[in-house]
Amino acid sequence: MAESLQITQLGNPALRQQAQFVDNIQDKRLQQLIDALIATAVASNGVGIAAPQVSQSFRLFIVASRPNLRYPNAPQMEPTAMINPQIIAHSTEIVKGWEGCLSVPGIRGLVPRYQTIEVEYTSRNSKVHRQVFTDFVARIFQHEYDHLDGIVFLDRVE
Ligand SMILES: O=C(O)C[C@@H](Cc1ccccc1)[C@H](O)SCc1ccccc1
Ligand SMILES: [Zn+2]
Repeated sequence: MAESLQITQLGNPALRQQAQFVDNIQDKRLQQLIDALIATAVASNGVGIAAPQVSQSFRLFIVASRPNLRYPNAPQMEPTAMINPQIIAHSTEIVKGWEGCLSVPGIRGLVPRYQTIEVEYTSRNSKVHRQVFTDFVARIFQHEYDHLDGIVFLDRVE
């Protein structure tokens, strides 16, 4: 298991960067970053983590949904690296839900998110995926996707 990395906290400008498109997924250093991100999410008990949260300005995040106190029927997922992700379509329906952030410890907020999203991303084996996510997994995706544009959940709390 790769070692986990230090998480960038709110206030560090690295968290507010516009992350860059990944153009060589098979690059050894990128694959090592993916392993380190997974290790960091697992070590932090997270359900997701984005590269800017370890000060790496790449359009890459991990989604690792699992049942938890606030979302007991969340699906149990293998931690999945999503590279150059895009939101292709979304529901008109918007749902408010509790969120936290590994970069904003100790604060929870009620955040509006699309209930359903259609996404496209490339996985670590360079395969392009197009999927529909709903509920908690859709929430995690939108939370992590925001990190790629320097947005944190507090910016969306109403
Ligand atoms: O900072 C992060 O990106 C990890 C976030 C992911 C998250 C996304 C959507 C809703 C809640 C959290 C969390 O801090 S991971 C910790 C956690 C786990 C389960 C439920 C809430 C928070
Ligand atoms: Zn976060």
